[in-house]
Amino acid sequence: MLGPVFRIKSALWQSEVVVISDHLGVKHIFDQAYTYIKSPAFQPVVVKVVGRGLAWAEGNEHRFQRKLVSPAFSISAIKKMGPSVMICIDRMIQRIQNECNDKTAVLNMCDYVPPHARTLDIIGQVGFGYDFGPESPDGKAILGAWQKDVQLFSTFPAFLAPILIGVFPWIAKLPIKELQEDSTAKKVIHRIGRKLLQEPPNMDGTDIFSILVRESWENQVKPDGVRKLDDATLLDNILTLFVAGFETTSGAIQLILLDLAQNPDAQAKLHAELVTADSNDIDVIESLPYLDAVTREGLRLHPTARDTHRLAIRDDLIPLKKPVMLSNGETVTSIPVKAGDGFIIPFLVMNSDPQVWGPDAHKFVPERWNTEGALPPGSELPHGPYSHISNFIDGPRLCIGWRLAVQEIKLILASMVKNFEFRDTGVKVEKHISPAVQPFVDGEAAQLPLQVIPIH
Ligand code: HEM
Repeated sequence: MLGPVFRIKSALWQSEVVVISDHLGVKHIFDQAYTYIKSPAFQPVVVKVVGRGLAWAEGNEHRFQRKLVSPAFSISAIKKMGPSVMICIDRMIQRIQNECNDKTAVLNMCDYVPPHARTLDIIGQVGFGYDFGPESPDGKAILGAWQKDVQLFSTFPAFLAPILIGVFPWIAKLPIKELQEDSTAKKVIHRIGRKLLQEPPNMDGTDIFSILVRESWENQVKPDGVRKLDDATLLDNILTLFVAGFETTSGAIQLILLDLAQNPDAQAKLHAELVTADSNDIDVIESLPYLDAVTREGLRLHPTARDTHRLAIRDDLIPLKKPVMLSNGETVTSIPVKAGDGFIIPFLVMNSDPQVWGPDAHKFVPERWNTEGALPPGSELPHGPYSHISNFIDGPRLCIGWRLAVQEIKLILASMVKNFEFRDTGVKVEKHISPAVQPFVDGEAAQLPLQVIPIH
């Protein structure tokens, strides 16, 4: 056990980095988002994959974009997206029912769990206010493009690339086709987005695209006014939301379904809660206590963005919750930082450190969230917008889509567990990154075979 702050040597000849999971220290890093930035070495690659949207921007450019994009993720905006999400979920339930044909079937649930399923229903509705439809050429183009890009992420060169770019930042600028070409998903989303931008704006649209178009106008109402976000930045943000929200959310739902299949008592308890609730009322579903506990516990065990990295651009002092002993034997309660120091923040460690969460830290125990005294005091736990879960980070760069993610996870799990029983098939399912953490079987990504039993 190395403790919550330690230094490691990076691969090849890179300088050492500090791995930090001390909650107070991590909060300080995230709160000082413009002192601890993402590594500039990766910026050229980020631009190729998601463009110059929120995930790329730093400093004042980030403040500016964040202010314009935030209205699409306010509590009321997410609430208004709920009914479209529910329509898509009903279609998903129907598809699973058709597949089962009233009988028990073993299905690869990755083919059904949105948003990363065979259809782009939720992405289309919530992202663009657009029904791609199962056979639409645009929907197929986005999905095909994304699957092609995802395959690239899981290759050995993709694993090596960040290490090499970290050592030799100029590699990202070499005239190599793969490094210089925009990702396929970027090309396709820009093409579809430009087509939508030609159409008259939807002044009542509750989808992210319509809200961003409205926000991008001066005074928000003048279709012919000066744009605050130019078309390219607006489309880069749509692409960023697609890439950042797509695999992370579906990976979390898939892995929580596996937890439920492997913990039949928890699944039965959730089912019992769901059958007595009004399943047409989104607010009722979202506030169900056991569903909330299952969601928190699943997210705790499966941070699908596994970690993040930061680079200090000025000297600083990071306060620590727990003192650490330096190699010279000195005990300190804060660590001095020099400009150029690098940090890794491992969410899984923060969410499952047995010294914080107790001896059952690695087990799926939803009860810990709603049993009096089962959780350690809040001051001992990670910080974040979905309390005590580190997955969405904190501070000015916290995940802008966290409410949408939690809403989707709850609504999808609720419909699934109400309509079907899920059983483990005994097949060994592993968790790997590609590009978010997701289920693998025998080295193949997006595999979650579960026995599905329709409930009448
Ligand atoms: C379970 C699901 C999700 C997880 C675990 C997750 C996790 C994260 C994390 C860790 C970050 C910070 C990355 C960093 O700065 O190093 C982040 C940022 C971001 N996320 Fe999410 N995310 C999820 C869902 C979503 C959804 C649904 C959307 C939008 C539709 C979204 C959009 C974004 C954006 C735009 C950023 C960049 C924010 C900024 O830098 O200001 N995420 N997310």
